[in-house]
Amino acid sequence: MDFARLIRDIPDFPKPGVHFKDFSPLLADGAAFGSAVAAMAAPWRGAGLHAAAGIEARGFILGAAVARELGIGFVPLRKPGKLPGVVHEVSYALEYGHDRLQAQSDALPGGARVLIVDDVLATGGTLAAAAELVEGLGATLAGAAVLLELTALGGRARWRRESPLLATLRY
Ligand SMILES: O=P(O)(O)OC[C@H]1O[C@H](OP(=O)(O)OP(=O)(O)O)[C@H](O)[C@@H]1O
Ligand SMILES: Nc1ncnc2[nH]cnc12
Repeated sequence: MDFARLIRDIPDFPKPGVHFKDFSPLLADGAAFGSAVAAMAAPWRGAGLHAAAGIEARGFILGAAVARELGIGFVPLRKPGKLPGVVHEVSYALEYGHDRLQAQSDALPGGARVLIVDDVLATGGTLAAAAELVEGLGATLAGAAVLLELTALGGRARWRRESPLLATLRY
C-alpha cells in the first residue's frame, strides 16, 4: 500500500519558507492510515514496551493508533495548561516557533519502557524535549517512531541517545 502518495506538500505554511508536509489525506483513507500505523509499529513488536507517549496534537493521532496496534498503553505529552495534577515540563524550539510540553508526573511507573511517537521529525527539538520529559518521569526510553523525517533539517543529530529513532518515510 503506497500511503506516501497521500502526503501533500504545502508551500509557505504556517509561515513563509516552511514546506509543510500535510498527511490529512492519508488519515482520511482507512487503508492508508492502517498501513502507515502498521509500518510504524512493526519494528517495535517484541521490544517489551509498556506504553507509547504521543506528542500533542498530530502525535496523538499516530501515537494512540500505534499503541493499539502494539497492545500497549498511551501517555499524552501535552501543550501547557491541559493536564490536571502535578506535571513535569520542558521548553523547546521547533521549525516555526517555541513551545512547552508537559506530562503528568504519575503517568508512568518507574522503569516503564516507553516509545515516543510523533508525526514529523523536522529540526528535532520536539523529540529531544519529549525524550527529556519521558526520562524525567523515571521511565526508560525505548526509542522514538515518526512517520516522516525531513532529512534536510538535520533533526536526527539532536537525538543524542542510544535508543533508536526510526522514521517510516524520509524526505
Ligand atoms: O522537529 P521539530 O522542528 O521540533 O518539529 C516537529 C514538530 O512540529 C510539529 O508540531 P506542532 O507544534 O506544529 O504541532 P501540532 O501537532 O499541534 O500540529 C510536528 O507535529 C512535530 O511535533
Ligand atoms: N515542514 C513540516 N511539515 C509538517 N509538519 C512539521 N512540523 C515541523 N515542521 C513541519
